[in-house]
This record gives sequence, C-alpha cells and structure tokens, in this order.
Amino acid sequence: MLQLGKSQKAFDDAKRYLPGGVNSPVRSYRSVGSTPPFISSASGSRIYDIDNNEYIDFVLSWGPMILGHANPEVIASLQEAIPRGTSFGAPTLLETELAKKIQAFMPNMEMLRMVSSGTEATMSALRVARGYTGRDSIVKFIGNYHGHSDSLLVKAGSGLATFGVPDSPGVPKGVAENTITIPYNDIEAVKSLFAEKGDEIAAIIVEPVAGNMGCVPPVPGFLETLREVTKEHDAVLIFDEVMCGFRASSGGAQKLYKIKPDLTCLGKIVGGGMPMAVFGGSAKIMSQVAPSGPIYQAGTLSGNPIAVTAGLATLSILQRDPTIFKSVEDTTERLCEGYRKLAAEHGVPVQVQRVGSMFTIFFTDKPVLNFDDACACNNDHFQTFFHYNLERGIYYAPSSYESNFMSFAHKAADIDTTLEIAGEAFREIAKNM
Ligand SMILES: Cc1ncc(COP(=O)(O)O)c(C=O)c1O
Ligand SMILES: N[C@H](C=O)CCC(=O)O
Repeated sequence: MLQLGKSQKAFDDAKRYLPGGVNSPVRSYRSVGSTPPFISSASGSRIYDIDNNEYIDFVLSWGPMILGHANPEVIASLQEAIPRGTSFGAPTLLETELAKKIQAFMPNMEMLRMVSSGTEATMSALRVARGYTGRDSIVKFIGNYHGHSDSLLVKAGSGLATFGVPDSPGVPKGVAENTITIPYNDIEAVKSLFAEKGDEIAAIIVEPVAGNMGCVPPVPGFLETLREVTKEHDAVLIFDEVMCGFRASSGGAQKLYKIKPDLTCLGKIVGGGMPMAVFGGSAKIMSQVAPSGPIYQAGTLSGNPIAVTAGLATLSILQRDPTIFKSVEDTTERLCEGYRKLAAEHGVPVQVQRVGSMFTIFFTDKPVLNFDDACACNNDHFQTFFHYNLERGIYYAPSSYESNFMSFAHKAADIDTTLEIAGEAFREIAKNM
C-alpha cells in the first residue's frame, strides 16, 4: 500500500494558505478523490515524494521534461548561468540565440516574442491577431485549452472539464461573446461558420493536436480547412503548440501535417522546465508588435536569462541529436501498443491515442475525435486504472481529460514495469465489468 502520511499532512497545511492546497487546480487530485503526493525531487524518468515513494513519471511537469528530469547538461548550464544574475530586464545575447534556435526547428516563426507562460503566449497572439485584422471575434474549438485568459476560458477542456466548470465566473459576458466555439474536427462546422461570418473573424486558434481533452489528433482535412478558410477571409490562423510543439514532431504539428500557420504559440519544452513561452510567426504580422508596431505587449521577466538558458540547453541537445525525437516516439509507441494488446487480452475496451510522444488511454470502444467523445468515456474504468497504477508507482495525469507524456530518459525497463502493472490494472477493471 502506498504510504502518503507526510503528503496528507502537507496537503492539509497547504490548504490553509493556498486555494485547494495547490497553485494549479489539476494538481489537487480532486477529480480522482485522493491526496496528491507532494514531490521532493525528480531525476530521469522518476519522481520522488516526501514519503520516499518513487514513481515512473508520465506527467513530466505536464509535458516540458522531454529529456527527463534534471538532465545533467541542462542543470550544468543553469548552474553556470545563475551566479551571473537571475534577471536584468534588459536585452541579452541569449535571447537572440534562442530565437534562432526556435526558428531552426520551426521556420514559420520568422519573428517571435518571449513571455513567461503559455497563457500569456496565446493571450498575446490573440491581441496581435485582433490588432492586425481590426476585428474582434475569434474561433476556438470545444475542449481545446489555451490557458486561462478571459477570451479563451470558454468551453476549454482540461481542468475545467475535470472539475465540471463550463465557463469560469469572472469572465465578462462581453468578452466571452466574442469567442465563437465549434466542435473540434468538424470540418463542416468550420466551413458553414466562415460562409456566414468569415469577414468578422479575426482568428482561429487551435490545438493542432488536441491534448487537453486527452490526446486527440486532427482528422485528415481538418487543419487544411482551417488554413483555407482563414486565407480566404483574411483571418489569422494561430496554432497553439504549447503542448504539441517538439512533441508531435521536431517541428511540432505544423511540420507533421505540413500546414503553415500565421502565428504559433510555444511553451513547456521551449523553456526547458522553467517559466517561459513564445509566440511568433509571419514577420508581416509580428512587426505590428510594440515597439516596432502599435500592438502593445510587454513583460518584466520576459526573456528571463535563467529560463532562456534552460530552454536553450534543452533545444541545443535536441538539435545536436535529432534522433532523440524518433527514439522518444518509438518508446511511446511501444508502450501504447503494449496497452492495446493487454487491454484486448482482458476484454477491456480502450482507444490508445498517440501523436509523437503524447498519449492517452481512453476507456471506450470508439475513436475519440472531439470533446463529446472524450466525455462519453468510462470514468469508473479510468479511476480504477489510475489508482491501481499510482499505488504501484506509476504516475499518470490525474484526469481523463489530459495527455500523458514520454521522455528520452524512459528506458526499456521502465516500459516493461509500466506494462506489467497496466496488465494487472486491466485485469482489475475486467473483474468489475
Ligand atoms: C495547448 C496549451 N495552451 C496553453 C496552455 C497554457 O500554458 P500555461 O499553463 O503555461 O499558462 C497549456 C497548458 O497549460 C496548453 O496545454
Ligand atoms: N492541461 C494543463 C496544461 O497542459 C495542465 C496543467 C495545469 O493546468 O496545471
């Protein structure tokens, strides 16, 4: 039995000072009805809690740690950078170096700006799209999550789905009214919306691989349609690759599906585990951003030297050895194929959906294409699977509306152990079917 005595005490204490005891809702484990392990350290594929439990980690800080935790080269670069000072609020050589590196992976990022979170990146990209087009309305897809800014906190999957919060109190009606939501992967809905209102729409923002209703790939033709209608109506196409950038492929979903968005948002991996994100794209649009243009956007800690150092070290490793992407993807596929085989052996209906190194086990017999499909999955089976695994040291996302992630530090033995426990968990589920 997993002992979480110290975590339980720490959680009780934290709840007196932090809403729900956490700094981001999904960490509270409310959706799985248990106590979250309080983490003391992490290394490679493993994280450790304050009760000295060890877990194989498939959350990886919600995606950033593609090289595994505490990668020695990333840590060494931070140790070297920190004594020089932690923030200057002034330009550094490192920022241009990182911008060049990002552009080498994603040539569509002709110009970019660094910010401190994915929320800031998508919020700023929307402002740029609105300022550039002079229009107010934006289109987002039901079950896509783009962070917690007002315009985007509408039918937003992830934590909101987990906690059953459809729209957050505090989002002004007038702001939400400018956000048009339609189902993900629904090509006809996109076409008819644009036929009716295309010339009023500033932008489409999309997770080109959805990760915040679990991992849901785009159906063939979906992203192509988004590109066509936005081009036809002079609207801006924004790919939110905060999660799928560097995971769907080395150049994100835009490289995998060969679509050129006007703007791209990156986060998570681009900051190497530090608070950093980026938005950027066509020079014509990005040159409208202050101070070169009139669209205001700023940040005291934007391009912070420590965050940029971690991002630069991470991307340098990935650039030096591009086989890392293939290796992490192969490991993910081996794991996913193992789940499929074991679930079939035990007669448990699952759809194991994967793109690159993101994956989700959906407890359903039908492919999950949109948020309604994700909501129709068997939550009891998810709960049994989650708890059985956590008890035995396998750390998955504590919500069925999230993706899990693989790192380069996960080796064959980790996958063997994970599959052994997954098989037992499927057997447990089958007992109660
Ligand atoms: C696709 C996507 N966009 C935006 C965000 C917001 O990023 P952050 O949590 O860094 O604000 C997230 C994750 O939270 C995300 O998965
Ligand atoms: N789904 C979210 C981001 O990807 C999970 C992270 C969070 O909200 O804390």
